[in-house]
Amino acid sequence: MALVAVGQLTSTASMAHNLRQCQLLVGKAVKAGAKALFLPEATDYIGSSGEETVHLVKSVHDSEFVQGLREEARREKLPIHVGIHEPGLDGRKVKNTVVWINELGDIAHRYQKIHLFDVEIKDGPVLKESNCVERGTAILPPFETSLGKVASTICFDLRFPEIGIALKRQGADIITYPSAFTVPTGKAHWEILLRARAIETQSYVIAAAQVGRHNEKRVSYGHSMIIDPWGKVLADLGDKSEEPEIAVAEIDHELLQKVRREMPLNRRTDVYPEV
Ligand SMILES: O=C(O)CNC(=O)[C@H](CS)NC(=O)CCC(=O)C(=O)O
Repeated sequence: MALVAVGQLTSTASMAHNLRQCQLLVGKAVKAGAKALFLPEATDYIGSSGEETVHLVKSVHDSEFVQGLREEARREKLPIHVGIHEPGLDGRKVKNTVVWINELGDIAHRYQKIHLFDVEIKDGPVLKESNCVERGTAILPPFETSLGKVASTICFDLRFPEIGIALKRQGADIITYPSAFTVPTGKAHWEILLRARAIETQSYVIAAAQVGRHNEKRVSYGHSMIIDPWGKVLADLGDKSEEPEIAVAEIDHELLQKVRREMPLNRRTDVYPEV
């Protein structure tokens, strides 16, 4: 058994502010006895326009936010999984990535979001992430941690079950969905999609989410969750945004094995293609 923490906050365009919020979350996670802290997509900052998002980006070496979190991880011996922005290849766009900062403070894993959120919903969100973000091109194999094998995806990737299935096939015990869901789509789809990914992959799902008002244009749904391999919601942080908050849950490898043993999901790859 290992206790994990999911952290929820409202990132703004100020990296210094967001780092302070994360330092509070680290303190809470350490106090709770968590063995790792999972933070949302774009925890380093949320800009109010594509131009601002590109303007604010820094490499991990130059980012006071990333360097500050590395320091926290090292001091507290607490691994941190956190969504950030990194410079794109051609300078006109950014990468939307998530990194695993291990207990030594080193970046040991980095995944780049492969599905970008381009939507035009009547009376709902209109967002074109591809205007300022470069698409990733690879699903990364799950990586070994003291909690088990952890796999990364980001936010809108949640809507594509193929990734979860592929990560499960590659040995994932825990699949992460760091997010910044919009309120209307969150109300309609967030929990059901997360629970479906947990149930169909028979894996733990950890989904840290942004919450509340980031700027005059953007509000996020919140409801960071930890879900067990049977689809049970072990933690739900709701939509309060007055202060950054954590929730914790145990990762139980016996339950993981039990669910997989009692209901084997043997895929018919002779009938449909393997992912
Ligand atoms: O803009 C940033 O800096 C960080 N990125 C995000 O917030 C992204 C792209 S706009 N948000 C989502 O993918 C929401 C998906 C969603 O809400 C859904 O699938 O319904």
